[in-house]
Amino acid sequence: MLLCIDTGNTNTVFSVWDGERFLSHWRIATDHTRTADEYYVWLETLISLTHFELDIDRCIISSTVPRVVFNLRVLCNRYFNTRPLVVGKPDCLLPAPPKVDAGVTVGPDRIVNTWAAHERHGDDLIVVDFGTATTFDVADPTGAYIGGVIAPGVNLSLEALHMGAASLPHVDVTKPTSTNGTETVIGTNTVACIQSGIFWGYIGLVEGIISRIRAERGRDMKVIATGGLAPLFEQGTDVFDSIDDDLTVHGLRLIYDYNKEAGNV
Ligand SMILES: Nc1ncnc2c1ncn2[C@@H]1O[C@H](COP(=O)(O)OP(=O)(O)O)[C@@H](O)[C@H]1O
Ligand SMILES: CC(C)(COP(=O)(O)O)[C@@H](O)C(=O)NCCC(=O)O
Ligand SMILES: [K+]
Repeated sequence: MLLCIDTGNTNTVFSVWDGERFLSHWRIATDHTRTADEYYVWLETLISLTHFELDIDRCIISSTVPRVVFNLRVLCNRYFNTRPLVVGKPDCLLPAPPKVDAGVTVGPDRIVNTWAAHERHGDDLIVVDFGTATTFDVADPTGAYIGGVIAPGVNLSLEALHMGAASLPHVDVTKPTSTNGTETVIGTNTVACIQSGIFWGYIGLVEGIISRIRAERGRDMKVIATGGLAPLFEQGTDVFDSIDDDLTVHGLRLIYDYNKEAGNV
């Protein structure tokens, strides 16, 4: 079975693919000081709690945090007896290499997202990923990443507001509604004002950027949303064609398959 590891700046997701479906998804806070042994103790406990027979013998990694890759490689070598593929490294083949400025690196999560969206949802797409950063990844009809947009993430923005303004508390993001359940924009207390600014502010950001990308490309494009906050924001807009929670790990297993078919693993 294939272990897909998706490290974002906030969380790392481990998912096990049995060739037909994902049997499990486990999430741990991203921490570059975590050792291979620590990962394994945690994973082993979760593996022992599932009712599936999990037999991991292949691994693929995407990490937006370069420093964690060393310990994840050790984990795969030592405990699963396999050399992992690492997206973005030269020994991992890409079905559609990014078409960007020469010599620049693209976040591996963005390459993986665009390929997954292309394979699962069709041609000409925009992926919106509500992670630590809110990213927009544009895929051309071949599934290649051709560029995009990086905006501060929702939780980072909330944190920055709290840090920079003495009288503003830390609040959680939610859709602003009045006591009778109707949508509201005008907050009548500080928390409600912040929640409105973040929720409707991000809706405006997402809708505005998508319409500008479509205009620049001169065509209609499907929009696929992913990341933990995608279902929340879907409640405020009809701009998303689909929500695909597991988009990144699907991209990892698809890229692994591509390398297998090419005889690279
Ligand atoms: N269902 C959720 N509800 C509220 N916040 C969430 C949810 N899922 C993720 N988050 C928050 O969204 C941010 C991004 O999370 P995640 O998608 O794991 O980011 P990354 O992939 O960059 O590590 C984090 O601050 C996380 O706490
Ligand atoms: C934009 C990102 C910070 C998003 O990371 P995430 O929110 O998933 O943790 C990451 O993809 C990254 O560090 N990219 C490198 C620069 C680029 O993609 O152009
Ligand atoms: K991500």
